[in-house]
Amino acid sequence: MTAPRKLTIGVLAIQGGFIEHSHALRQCDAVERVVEFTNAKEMAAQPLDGIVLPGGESSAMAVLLESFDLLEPLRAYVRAGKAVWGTCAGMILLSDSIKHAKLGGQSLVGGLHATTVRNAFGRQKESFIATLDVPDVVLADREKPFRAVFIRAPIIESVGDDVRVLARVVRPSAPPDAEPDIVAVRQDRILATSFHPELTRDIRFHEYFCRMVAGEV
Ligand SMILES: NC(=O)CC[C@H](N)C(=O)O
Repeated sequence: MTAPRKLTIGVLAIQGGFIEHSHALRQCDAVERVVEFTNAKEMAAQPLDGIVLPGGESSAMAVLLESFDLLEPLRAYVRAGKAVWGTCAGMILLSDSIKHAKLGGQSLVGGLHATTVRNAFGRQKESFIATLDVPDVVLADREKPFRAVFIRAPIIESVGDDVRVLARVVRPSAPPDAEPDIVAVRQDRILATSFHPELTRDIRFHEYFCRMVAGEV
């Protein structure tokens, strides 16, 4: 049996939590190399098996993506069906439509058939940690709870028929009869999470992304 090919994963490194993503990816057995890129030339310097768009501030990232000529290359990458994972601000960037955009609007990469609501849980101080039920994702150490960090996080309000919901959460302050909100989805080769798996010492979501990139899930 031949060993599975090792992956080269790109991480958008213009703003936000890219260092933490790179660190988590480097711990994944399937990853050969992590390439942090800040412009189109760096992004194109070697073939990237998958790309991570980190959390941060989506409106700031949108401005920087335009000034660093990255918006079109990223749109083309997603359109080509290559693997991409957006966390928090990255999930906002990947969405086809958003609510509560910055005044005057903000550019999106798009591709994910979803409407995403920015800052849906309130302000920074309403950030929280919750245990998620993600049986499709967490294949190792199944009995270990998956703890997710939500920082001024978005939620997905509605999804297209081709989008699979991977996780929902009930916000801590929600009334007892509240419907859980969608916080992780998968659409073909697009993965989006409104929380931050790079901030906990648990790489199981990163391992899932690697399996998605490798075409195993
Ligand atoms: N932690 C995050 O990525 C927060 C996202 C931020 N509220 C935004 O709109 O971009």
